[in-house]
Amino acid sequence: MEIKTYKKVAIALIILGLISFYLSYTYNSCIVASIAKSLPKWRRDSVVINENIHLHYSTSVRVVPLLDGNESFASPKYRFFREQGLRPVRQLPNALIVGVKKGGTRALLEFIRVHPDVRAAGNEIHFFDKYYSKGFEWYRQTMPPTLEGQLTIEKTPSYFVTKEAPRRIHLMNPSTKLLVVVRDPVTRAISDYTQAISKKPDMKKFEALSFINSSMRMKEVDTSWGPVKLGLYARYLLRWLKYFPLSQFLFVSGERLVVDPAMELKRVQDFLGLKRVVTEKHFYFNSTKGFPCLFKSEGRGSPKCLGKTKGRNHPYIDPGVLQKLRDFYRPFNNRFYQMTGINFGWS
Ligand SMILES: Nc1ncnc2c1ncn2[C@@H]1O[C@H](COP(=O)(O)OS(=O)(=O)O)[C@@H](OP(=O)(O)O)[C@H]1O
Repeated sequence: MEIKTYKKVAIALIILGLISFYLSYTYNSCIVASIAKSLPKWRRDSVVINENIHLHYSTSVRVVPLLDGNESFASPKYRFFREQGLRPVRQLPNALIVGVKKGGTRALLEFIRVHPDVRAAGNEIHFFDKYYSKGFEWYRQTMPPTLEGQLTIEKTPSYFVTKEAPRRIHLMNPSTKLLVVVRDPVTRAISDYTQAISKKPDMKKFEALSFINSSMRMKEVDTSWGPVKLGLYARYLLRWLKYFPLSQFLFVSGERLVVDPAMELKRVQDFLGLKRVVTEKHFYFNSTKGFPCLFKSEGRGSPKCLGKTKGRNHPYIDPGVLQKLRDFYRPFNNRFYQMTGINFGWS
């Protein structure tokens, strides 16, 4: 009988405890909401400077009740921010992966966005090459929402070879950090060709397209053919250096990104001023794919490799053609090593 009474008292106490917890929680939420109302309005002004460019600037964080349950803010720091009612807002990118096409740009983006202080636009936005006339406000809207302290990043590999891109990016923000993933120009050209032929199977052979008049005897490399031209990294970099100092670039080795992604990610995190969160623990080598994959990716707890279009089998290329291309690129590569101060070891 006595035990029953104790049980009843215990249940009554638990219920009382729950009610008082609920009441105090509701009361505190009201306080946060009223603080939010009394704070100055979040600045969302746009200024037009020229060429229909809308620059967005923001200076404070708006305190509002939490609206969405975006799980990608799940790190303790951002969970705390969310609990404080801080709402993420879209910002123009602080860092851009500007190239190079087929260098490993998707891998870099997927790897760095694992970092809780990084949020990335998933698709290539092509703002600085195709959609610049839409203005900066449009561009900002394509970005993911971020909380204070989080970096916004975008990747569009064609920026590296777009004439106007350096000037336009400089106009957006002269402090933009620029990441360039580079890869041996010969394998990069083959990778580019492999992608092209997968869309257009009746394309001529790589060996024929690499040389002027398709004649091997002329031994003259066709520098007007995209896959070859894009490998002249030194030429493109020259344009960028008119607008940005070398210190604002990080050149990531596409080869090392495959064999030692953690090492490259360490350099990337240091360059972006981030804590070294993405480490070897995040990667495993998937022997079926033949590439490193992530144990966990942004917003997903299961292992993730890049898609089928990344890490394709390349066609067989005549070794003589490969040698001629290597000889052709050597002086350009050496110039690129001098400019960047890095020897990428392409033969
Ligand atoms: N982890 C991992 N998984 C798969 N693929 C990887 C990885 N790291 C680098 N790479 C290399 O990335 C090459 C594609 O480069 P990009 O992503 O820059 O291509 S694109 O310009 O965006 O089309 C792609 O080129 P291909 O091998 O020719 O398909 C890969 O070699």
